[in-house]
Amino acid sequence: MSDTLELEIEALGAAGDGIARRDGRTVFVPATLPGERVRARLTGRRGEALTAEAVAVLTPSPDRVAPACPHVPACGACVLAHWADGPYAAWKRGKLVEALARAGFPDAPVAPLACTPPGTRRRADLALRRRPEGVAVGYHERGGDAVLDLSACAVLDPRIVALLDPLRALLRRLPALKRDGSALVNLLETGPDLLLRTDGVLDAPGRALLAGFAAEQGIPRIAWARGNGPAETAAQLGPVAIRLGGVAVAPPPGAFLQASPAGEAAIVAAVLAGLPERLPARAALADLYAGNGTLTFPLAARARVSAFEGVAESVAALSAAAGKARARVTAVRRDLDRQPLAVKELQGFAAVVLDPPYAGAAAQMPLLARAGVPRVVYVSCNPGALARDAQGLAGAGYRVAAATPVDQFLWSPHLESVVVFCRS
Ligand SMILES: C[S@@+](CC[C@H](N)C(=O)[O-])C[C@H]1O[C@@H](n2cnc3c(N)ncnc32)[C@H](O)[C@@H]1O
Repeated sequence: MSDTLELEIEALGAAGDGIARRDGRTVFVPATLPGERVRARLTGRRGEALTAEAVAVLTPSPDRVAPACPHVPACGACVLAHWADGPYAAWKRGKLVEALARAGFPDAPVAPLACTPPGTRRRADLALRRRPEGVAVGYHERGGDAVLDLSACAVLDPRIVALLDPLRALLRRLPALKRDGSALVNLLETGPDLLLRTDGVLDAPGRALLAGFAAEQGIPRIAWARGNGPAETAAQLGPVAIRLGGVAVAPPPGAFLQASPAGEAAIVAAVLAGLPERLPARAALADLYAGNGTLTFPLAARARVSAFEGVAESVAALSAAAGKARARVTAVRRDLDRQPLAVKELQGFAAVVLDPPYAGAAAQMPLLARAGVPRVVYVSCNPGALARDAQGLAGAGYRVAAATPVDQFLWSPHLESVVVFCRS
């Protein structure tokens, strides 16, 4: 066939695509595995590299498995669901090994991957797209902008999957969704908490529709926002709450939550294990990028905690929960990109825990390295940012005492990790 070529997949790239070579150029081939020989059709370019689509797998890898979801490989969320558990886990762990080596810690002790079971994701940021025949609710298609209308999902908690059809029916009748929007579902202990973002205005009949939907589906709160604007509560039928470290928190609409309970438990356990065994009675800990208190409250069981977070609503939720529970927490609103904690402010903490967003903590890290805090516990959802941010710690004489990769985003190429840096 003139428009196809045979390629040998040598490895997987950072985004989970197979990598082949052709005339000295890299070719990315999605949905393939190392060792496979495939017939492929060139589809375009990615920078200097080419992209191709496998039209036939001529020699399948012995590690190829049947994916647990009918939407693989079209769905952009699960790009590695066709890979057996063992090599998949080794590849993900390897990302952390490689990131730490790049940062200057080639011999870091990296633990095996902490796994999260399918069907337990409690946070879903779903894309919405109105079409002539109805509204598509799901994830973006792999490598494209089209919204894949999900009928099933092996990763999401079944209680979120059960909401998809009712949500579709609701949105069909909601003029506030003109073409594009999103539905962020946080599964709290009080039920699903829904934040709808739409490209049109929510009018009074729309609000009534949302209130009816909340009552019908047992949803205590539905919030709405126009585009990326601020969220407002559109229907509230009861309280919202989730326990974080045993403390009940009422998170704001669309609040950040760790993606699954098992992922959260693995992160919290690794963070707590990273603290000094004995902390003096007056010891203080800092929790940077504290969100709504996922790490703050477990840390507060060990020592006083100063929690810093940029989103005012989260600081308020954290503060209120700490006050009610009489937890040893002071919550402070602070933009740590614009105003990172200064060397002087960092001194006196027995350990600093930080859990920055995907971009990392570029402004804060040099100050942390200079302050000489005895322990830095870095929770990362981006090995690239971690590699950059940790470089300064290597230069300042820190060593890696423990590193735990966590499979928070099952079958995606993304990796969460917790790394404990100590001054030796
Ligand atoms: C990955 S989340 C971690 C939240 C929390 N530690 C947890 O485990 O749930 C990152 C947090 O950083 C906050 N954040 C993002 N940019 C920030 C900034 N420039 N300054 C302070 N906080 C920021 C976000 O609002 C979010 O709560």
